[in-house]
Amino acid sequence: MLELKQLSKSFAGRTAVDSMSFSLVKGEVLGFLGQNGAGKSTTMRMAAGVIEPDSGDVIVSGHSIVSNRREAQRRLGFLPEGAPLYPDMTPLDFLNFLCAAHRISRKDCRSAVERVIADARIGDVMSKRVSTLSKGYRRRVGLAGALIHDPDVLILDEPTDGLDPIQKRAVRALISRMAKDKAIVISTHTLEEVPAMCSRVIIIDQGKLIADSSPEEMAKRREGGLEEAFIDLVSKKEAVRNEG
Ligand SMILES: Nc1ncnc2c1ncn2[C@@H]1O[C@H](COP(=O)(O)OP(=O)(O)OP(=O)(O)O)[C@@H](O)[C@H]1O
Repeated sequence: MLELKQLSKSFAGRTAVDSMSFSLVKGEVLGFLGQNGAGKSTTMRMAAGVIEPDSGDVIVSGHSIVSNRREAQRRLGFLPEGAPLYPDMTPLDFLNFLCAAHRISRKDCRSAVERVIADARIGDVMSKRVSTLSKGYRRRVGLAGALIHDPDVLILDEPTDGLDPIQKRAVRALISRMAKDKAIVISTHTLEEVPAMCSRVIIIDQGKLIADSSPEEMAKRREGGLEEAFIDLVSKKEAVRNEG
């Protein structure tokens, strides 16, 4: 459903993502992990067609994000970091706007909006202006927007960031419910939530993939579980860099 093929990106001559390749099949939920600045958001933004790669490609349900972006994006939902939204719109305006952008008919739009209101639990803020919403609610409206066209592939950049514990749990449950029909990529710094949500973990460092396994296998690498395994892998890379 999702294939990243040797994706690379530099900013002002500095490599952010370095020949990143992996693929996901339907039913997989990938925890995409890395330190601050490792290249997670840049990879996700390229995969979602928001920024162009310097080289490489992304295939979404058979469509190239580089040469056929429109078709690829029809099958992909993206929640960017911070979920930028239009501040003067209400969540209802925003979701209706996205329906029009995805060319969803009026009748189907109504049921799609009802579905995502329930999924993202935003029924009580539908007529408030986005600029007046709390961070957690804005995030949930962003998530509703990513789901509106029921895409095959979901790319969620820190979906639980800013949510209270009850909403975090609700989003994790939603992701688990959706998992069987989709391929889902989630970045997070909250490693405790990875085993509950993800069937696979990729760790990246300086734009390069350094580990790819199940959360259980990853956790077995070190006493102390996933967090210790993550710190161990990333610090070893740092030590090698410092020696060089
Ligand atoms: N628009 C940009 N212009 C210049 N440099 C950028 C831009 N976007 C990202 N970078 C750089 O690319 C590198 C990777 O950044 P990226 O945001 O992808 O990391 P990240 O893993 O998502 O980090 P975080 O966990 O802090 O969100 C960093 O060095 C960052 O400064």
